[in-house]
Amino acid sequence: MALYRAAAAVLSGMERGEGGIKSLVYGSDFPRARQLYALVAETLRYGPVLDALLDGAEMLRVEKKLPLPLAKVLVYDLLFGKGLKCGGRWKALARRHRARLEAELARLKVRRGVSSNEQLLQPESGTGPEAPQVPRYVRVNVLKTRVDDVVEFFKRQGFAFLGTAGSVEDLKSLSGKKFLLDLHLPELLVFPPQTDFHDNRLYTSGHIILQDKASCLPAFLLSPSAGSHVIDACAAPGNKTSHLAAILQNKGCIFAFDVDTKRLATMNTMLTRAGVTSFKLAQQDFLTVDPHDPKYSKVKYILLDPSCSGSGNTGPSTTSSAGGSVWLFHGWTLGHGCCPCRDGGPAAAGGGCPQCRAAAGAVWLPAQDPEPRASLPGGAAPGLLHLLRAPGGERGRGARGAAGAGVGLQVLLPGEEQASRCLFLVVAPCAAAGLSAVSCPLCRLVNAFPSWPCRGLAAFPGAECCLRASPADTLTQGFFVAVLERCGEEAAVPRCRR
Ligand SMILES: C[S@@+](CC[C@H](N)C(=O)[O-])C[C@H]1O[C@@H](n2cnc3c(N)ncnc32)[C@H](O)[C@@H]1O
Repeated sequence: MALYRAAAAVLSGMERGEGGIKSLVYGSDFPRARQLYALVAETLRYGPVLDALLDGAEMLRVEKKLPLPLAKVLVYDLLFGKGLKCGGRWKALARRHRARLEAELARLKVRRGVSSNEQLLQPESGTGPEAPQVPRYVRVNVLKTRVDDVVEFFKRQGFAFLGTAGSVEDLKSLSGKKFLLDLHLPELLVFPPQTDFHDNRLYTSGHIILQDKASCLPAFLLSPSAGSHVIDACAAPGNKTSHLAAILQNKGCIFAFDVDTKRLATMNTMLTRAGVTSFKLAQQDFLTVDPHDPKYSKVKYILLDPSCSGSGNTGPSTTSSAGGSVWLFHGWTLGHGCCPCRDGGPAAAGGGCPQCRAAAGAVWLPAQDPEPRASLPGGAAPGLLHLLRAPGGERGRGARGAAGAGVGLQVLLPGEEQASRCLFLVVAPCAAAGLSAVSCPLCRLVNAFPSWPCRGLAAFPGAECCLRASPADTLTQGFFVAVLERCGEEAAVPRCRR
């Protein structure tokens, strides 16, 4: 206890500029100066990592009386040090947050693409001054205009059109008043970074949408056929909804949900401006939507873009914004749809599933979380499972690039750690028996867009089927997309395989 207090006092003193680590440690009256020095030095070394973990786990929001320097010392020792050998009530307090902190640590590693704690201390690649600037991407809203017309418009405004880009290098070298057609997405124009179109007539009239290339990938990959019914589970402010509507040619229906009133109001304005008519907007927690409601019976496509799933993101700011979503699964039980052997029925909800013998809630680590959150930023796994139960299992178009794909629901699940979690969750009752994620009885990962150069990190089996986007590799904002396909009923036969 005295050790942690003394270390926190040294950190505070350093922050106030009262001295360096040595003078403050040896000037303190703590008897074991070397032990104190080592703890402070290590806490400092892990400083940015500790900030990210504390942010993500929201520890200080919950523990209002816990000063930041003390929190850092405790979390350092808990996760990277000796494991809180002393500490009295602070030790008990820190241990209450252990599960969240460990989950944040795992997420941080996935986001950074590293496997060890030490690697977390290396500077992130692609975030230094050498990181390339992301161009200004402009999606042509084909509900209102055509690519050719927009190209002509910009030419009249003094821009030189250089044709279709041949490589990412072409995008990198854009400068001045030049623009290109993107090499991957047919309705995406690319301008030099910092080109500002917010006051441009085409933007204010909804003819163009200012949307990063990575954010255009989900709707493009989902590619619902005109007339389809689609769910956009976390939809506001609606960029992907409007993209979906454009792909659907405003035919069919998009059921769009979001919990945030303000964002929904923005979305309504945006969709009206973009000429989107084929949507039904609901302010509703998506997890409360009844997948068996007949109005969703024709849904074949689902786009799930939960908050803060920035695992593809590389910028330091995303570290904190990505926090929290892991914990929203509190209280999720096998009875609520994640048992592969039963349809979420009461038997599974009660004492466990008789078929695969999975105990209700057994796979769900965050169920130990003492403080479930009221909102659901990034509740991807429950959302996904919820959707997999939806009745619309007809054969549809396959995801782009998927050889032989074309069965039933397709789900886009940004967030690598969530994909991992979700797949884990789906197969978890059988995971101990060695079932791989891809052979899960409810869904399979589609090898999406095989020509996309940047693939998922090996955080779970089949991750290479997923797409990753980043400023350094693809000249886009960070993003992660997993395409999951519901297996045919024949594949969903209740069983646990070894
Ligand atoms: C990353 S944003 C979505 C961006 C949007 N897809 C787009 O392209 O413009 C995540 C959204 O999920 C919403 N959200 C979080 N939990 C939700 C839930 N349980 N049900 C519905 N919406 C939710 C948040 O309010 C937020 O607007």
